[in-house]
Amino acid sequence: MAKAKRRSLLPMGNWEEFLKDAKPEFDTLFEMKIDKEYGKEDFEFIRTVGRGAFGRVFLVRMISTGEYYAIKVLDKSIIVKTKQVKHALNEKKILQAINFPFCVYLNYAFMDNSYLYFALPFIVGGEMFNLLRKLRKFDEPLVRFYAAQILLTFEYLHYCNLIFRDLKPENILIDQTGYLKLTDFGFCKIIQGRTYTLCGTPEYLAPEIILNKGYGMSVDWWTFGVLMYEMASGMAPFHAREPMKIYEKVVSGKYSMPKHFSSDLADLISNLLQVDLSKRYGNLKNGSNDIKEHPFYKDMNWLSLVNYKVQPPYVPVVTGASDTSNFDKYKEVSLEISSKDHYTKDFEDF
Ligand SMILES: Nc1ncnc2c1ncn2[C@@H]1O[C@H](COP(=O)(O)OP(=O)(O)OP(=O)(O)O)[C@@H](O)[C@H]1O
Repeated sequence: MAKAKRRSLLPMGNWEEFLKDAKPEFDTLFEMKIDKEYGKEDFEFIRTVGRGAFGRVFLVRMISTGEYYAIKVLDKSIIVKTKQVKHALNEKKILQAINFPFCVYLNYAFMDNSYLYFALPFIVGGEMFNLLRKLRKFDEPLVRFYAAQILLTFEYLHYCNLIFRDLKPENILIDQTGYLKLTDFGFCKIIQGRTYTLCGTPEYLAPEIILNKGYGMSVDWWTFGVLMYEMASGMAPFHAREPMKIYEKVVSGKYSMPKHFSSDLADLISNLLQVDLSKRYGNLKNGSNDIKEHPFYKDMNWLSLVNYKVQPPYVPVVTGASDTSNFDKYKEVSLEISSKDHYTKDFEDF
């Protein structure tokens, strides 16, 4: 895929106009012509920085330019066997189309007989998950700063009719400045109306997904509440060893609010973790404004935030653009490429 030119998003003075401007024309973007194809041989694979259900993510260097990227490699045979072809194609289309300060995007995509490859900007500060593990929990200014970026990102995605469906600290990366980038759009979907697929991560599943009722954007606001709770306490509000036990707790809506949460934080979370959709913040007639205008956010300047003008409370230690010290270590494997493509039909729209 050709490297798409990206308009500069800064500076911006009006949020509504910004949203309108940043909304992709999905139909035309999906037809974007490829004027130069890249392949695996154009990159030097340096090391694994992440692993997921369908493949791994590598730090790579583009040989011609010396630029670093993260390449997500998905195994076609696993995607087909687990019936995730649609999700993989969606992921590519959405990553290619979105354009938001707090999201990763697609630089290049290509495939060979065995794998799909997504080249993304390499986000050097690592996963929020690792930072949370290290600090055990975040203090409230950090919770406020991180959650605010996720809120704006969801506002943008929902404005584009996209539902994210897989929020969790593992899918949130921290860049060298301390700002966030949401990654893993594997479950992200364009929706009009309701959808039914059971997907996400057990601790973060909204009750309406578990109850198989058909759901919409409301599920993202539920996960937003779960994330705020987990950032502030170090634990998800609904946890158990067995997923079934987690689901029972989620649909009951019962969890305990840690005593150290400020009353503003506790109040906001309790309005997000509402099983009753007619009470859940984000899902009411004022949409995300109920969150933005909540006392927990009384001092937040939302436009400054999206313009990177708010000082991050935490800045990762990074030695350079290819520093992998903020990532876990993984056993390396070599990518075996089959001499025959058994899945030509499945991925003809890639
Ligand atoms: N752009 C990036 N820069 C740096 N690291 C990244 C990037 N994208 C992903 N990673 C790392 O790779 C990990 C796995 O990526 P991702 O979640 O997209 O894969 P996945 O196969 O969809 O995973 P899962 O099975 O958990 O859904 C991330 O948690 C992160 O640590």
